[in-house]
Amino acid sequence: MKKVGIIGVNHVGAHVANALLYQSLADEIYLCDTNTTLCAAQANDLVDAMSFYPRSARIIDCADRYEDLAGCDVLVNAAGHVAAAAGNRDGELFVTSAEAKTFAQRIVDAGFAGVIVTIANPNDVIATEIQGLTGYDPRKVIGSGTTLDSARLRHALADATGFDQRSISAWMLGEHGFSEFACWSHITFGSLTVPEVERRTGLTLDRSTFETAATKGGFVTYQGKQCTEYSIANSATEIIKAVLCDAHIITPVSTYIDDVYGESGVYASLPCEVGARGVERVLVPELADDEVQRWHDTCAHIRANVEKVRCW
Ligand SMILES: NC(=O)c1ccc[n+]([C@@H]2O[C@H](COP(=O)([O-])OP(=O)(O)OC[C@H]3O[C@@H](n4cnc5c(N)ncnc54)[C@H](O)[C@@H]3O)[C@@H](O)[C@H]2O)c1
Repeated sequence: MKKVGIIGVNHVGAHVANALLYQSLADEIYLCDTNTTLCAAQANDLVDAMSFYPRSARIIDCADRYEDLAGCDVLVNAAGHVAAAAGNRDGELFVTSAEAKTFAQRIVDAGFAGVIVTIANPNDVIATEIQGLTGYDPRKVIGSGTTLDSARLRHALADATGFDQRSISAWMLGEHGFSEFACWSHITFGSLTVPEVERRTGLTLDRSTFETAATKGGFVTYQGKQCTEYSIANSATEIIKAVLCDAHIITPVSTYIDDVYGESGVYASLPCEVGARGVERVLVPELADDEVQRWHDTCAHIRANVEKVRCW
């Protein structure tokens, strides 16, 4: 019996529920939102759709009762106010950090013992905050981090080269935000390196062009529909699936940083092995010198934001 709870069920949270149902990943999905009318409506809409998913699941409308989420295997945090992040994810800092405070202690007191996948922005700050407020094992609090940004990087590289996104291994690291960077030294197309692909295709792949596409791609979507939903819901579902199925996939997620190139004490994205216990291992790549500098810069940006809201 797999149980997933979702806090915040507007664009992102509801699409996570839909993705979970399409992939038959959960037997019970608990929806929770301070907008209790919305929460009831989303629950009703999902139950109306139940005949069309591969198999049935129970949808439980928890309204604003976080305690009802205590028995879940995975809790997803999609509580936010996305309009505040319209031009910069840091714009949501004081909103989402306050929202996390409304539920963190309540889920601890209710006895929640599963894994948290937090999506709300600024992602690394909120992941750091939730781990700090709950005191949970850092491996059990995962930020969706640069999972989606890495998919955006692959999208841009696929467009340029014609290779399928799934044949490209290319990751954004650090902050889910403007200070993130492409781990250019480790990109492969199948088993081919960037210089090999450039020689074979005659293309010159300009790193900054692709970094910009990965970092700002979400705002392209946002401008047209005032949210992103399919891409984040599917990338978060990949992380949730890895936990529920103990899949041990390697993907970049925001995780607690403990002496990585001298940085500690905040969440940031690195390649991680994700399984039933959350982040099973952090797999630190051997970064090029310029990437190490970018790593320090991105951690400094996240740390500065954490200090603005720290109360744990
Ligand atoms: N990490 C990523 O890659 C990524 C991508 C897209 C969106 N996001 C973030 O995900 C969050 C949700 O996005 P959205 O478009 O659905 O936002 P939204 O503003 O449309 O909806 C947020 C929902 O959260 C609810 N909520 C607010 N405070 C709550 C609380 N304390 N408890 C329960 N529910 C609460 C609101 O009532 C609302 O229904 C935002 O922070 C957004 O920036 C992250």
